[in-house]
Amino acid sequence: MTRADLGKDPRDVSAMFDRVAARYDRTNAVLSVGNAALWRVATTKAVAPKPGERILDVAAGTGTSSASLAKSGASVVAADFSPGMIEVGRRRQAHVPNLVFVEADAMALPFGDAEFDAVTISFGLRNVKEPKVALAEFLRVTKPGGRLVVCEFSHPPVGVVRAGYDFYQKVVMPPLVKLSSSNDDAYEYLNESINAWPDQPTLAGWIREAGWSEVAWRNLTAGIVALHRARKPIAAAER
Ligand SMILES: C[S@@+](CC[C@H](N)C(=O)[O-])C[C@H]1O[C@@H](n2cnc3c(N)ncnc32)[C@H](O)[C@@H]1O
Repeated sequence: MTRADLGKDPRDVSAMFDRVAARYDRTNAVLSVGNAALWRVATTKAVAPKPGERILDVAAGTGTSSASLAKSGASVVAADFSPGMIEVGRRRQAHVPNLVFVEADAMALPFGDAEFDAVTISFGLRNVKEPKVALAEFLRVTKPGGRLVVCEFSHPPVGVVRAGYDFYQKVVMPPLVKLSSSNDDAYEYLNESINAWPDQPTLAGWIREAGWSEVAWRNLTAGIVALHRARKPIAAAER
């Protein structure tokens, strides 16, 4: 999938993740230069799962984030529409209690209204064809007063960091991809989709428009990644 195909047809996106599933976690660790683990810790802290809560991790992939949420004693549903990612996740996280994988599309979740105490999505929203539809769907399945945490690549606000990151994407990353992944195209799509993704305030606006309140964000690794948080209003009418 390249620049011309950034229409993000769900079948293409799902098939692309099926292809990279086996090497996904390793490639992630290499390409993020170890930062992926730190971003997951920050995301888990922001979700703040408690024993007895039900947490939905959307676009959960191989369930690495879901597993860290489940360690709190919360009951976690890892939802993803790529059968390949789910298969690897079920195998890799088989030892984790309180964690189930469900094949589901973020834009049409197979859950009832107000089922979850918190909904989270890491590095998934950018890949969804209609992110605003997904954000409204997350609101529907969250209990009033419940939490949303979105961890996603973003745009470093400081020029010198932006320039360094641009250099990394154009010069450093391609040989790393060749070393760690069998699928160059998927990682070309990664850069294209990151560059086309809205900045922090714009994403905050989308989250607000979907009906969430108390929207805030903080940058991780100088804004290469941003962590957006929000809450479902107690008296929110579903949109
Ligand atoms: C970059 S991976 C992130 C996986 C995981 N959250 C993580 O942090 O490692 C993106 C995931 O989003 C999933 N995805 C993309 N669009 C989706 C959609 N509309 N519904 C469900 N999953 C989706 C892909 O299948 C893939 O597993």
